[in-house]
Amino acid sequence: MAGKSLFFDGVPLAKSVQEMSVNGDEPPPEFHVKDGSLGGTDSSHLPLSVSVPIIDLSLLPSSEKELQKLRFALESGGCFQAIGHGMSSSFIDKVRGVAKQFFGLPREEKLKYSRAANGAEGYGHDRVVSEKQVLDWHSRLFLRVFPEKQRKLNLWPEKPDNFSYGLSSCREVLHEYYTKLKQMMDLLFKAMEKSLDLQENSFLGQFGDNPVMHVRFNFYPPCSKPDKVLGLKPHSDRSSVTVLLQDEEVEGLQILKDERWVTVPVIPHALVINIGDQMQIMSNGRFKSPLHRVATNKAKLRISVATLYEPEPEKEIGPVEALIDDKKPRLYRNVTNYASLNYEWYQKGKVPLEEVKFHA
Ligand SMILES: O=C(O)CCC(=O)C(=O)O
Ligand SMILES: [Fe+2]
Repeated sequence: MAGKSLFFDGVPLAKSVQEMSVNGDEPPPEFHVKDGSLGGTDSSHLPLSVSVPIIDLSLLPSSEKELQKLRFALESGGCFQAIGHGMSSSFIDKVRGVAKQFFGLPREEKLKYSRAANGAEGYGHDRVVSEKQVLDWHSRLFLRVFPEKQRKLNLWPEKPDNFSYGLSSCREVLHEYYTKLKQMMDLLFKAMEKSLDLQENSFLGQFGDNPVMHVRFNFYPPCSKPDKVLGLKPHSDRSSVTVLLQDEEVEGLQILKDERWVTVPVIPHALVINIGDQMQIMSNGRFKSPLHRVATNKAKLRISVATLYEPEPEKEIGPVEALIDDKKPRLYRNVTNYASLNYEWYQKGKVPLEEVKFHA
């Protein structure tokens, strides 16, 4: 069975990754990583405090010490684990519960949310846009959360509508999660601006009236060839900032730091914050958008919830003037609609941030 014919417009026609996993099928060659980028995954000997800093958001933006930690984390690796984010552990578990129960639905039920009929949104695999594209051992439910009027609520899972640990519906949990995340983002942006001595709104002021937030519920079933196949290929996020709720047990996320793949350890109720490309552009390269990938696991499935926050697509973004001077010349040109450009460039094998480099 030819791998490419398994997918059409992002929808699995024959077998999904989930089914192949359940059947114990070997991943077809289209999933095999070819360029040796699987090498060097063992980072367990690195001290954790060096590899991924932990930052207490409840101390921001007032604590000078925490602000410095934040700046250092974003200038060095572009990634940290956020604690003190104001969400209770039981609420975080509910959000994970939404994802788990969705992926646990029968295939026919999940396909009611399929991406084929819903543009970019819904359930499925990433679109295959190039012959060379190595496929990821992964499927996802992709939803737009903000602007609120663009929500396609028909794609927000209704079933399961009750949880054994509470009466809130799936939609209610998600609504609460994203309201809280938006508040958290406002605080984080203030702190990022302050940490670089910038005026308030230097970054958020570029977002326009209708910033975009979307979520990817990621599902990585067990894979019989973890040495050959990745859950997600190395990429940097197109967002300004990504908030990631990792699986509470199963590691998999790896960040490239000093040319080594570093596993981001699981801290069950922390949120992983990743800088995305648009923040690297706006900060004129001060904050780093890290290359990251997801490893597969032979025995265990893994679920994560990634939320990407980015400016209104029509709004032009560019490096903040105050971060450009003789010593730090402008690195990037101004750009609109970076998010969709990023996807095309990436799938064609280009490095998106290189495409927006400024040439005097
Ligand atoms: O599953 C993860 O840990 C990472 C997900 C991710 O990188 C993404 O959705 O962009
Ligand atoms: Fe990512």
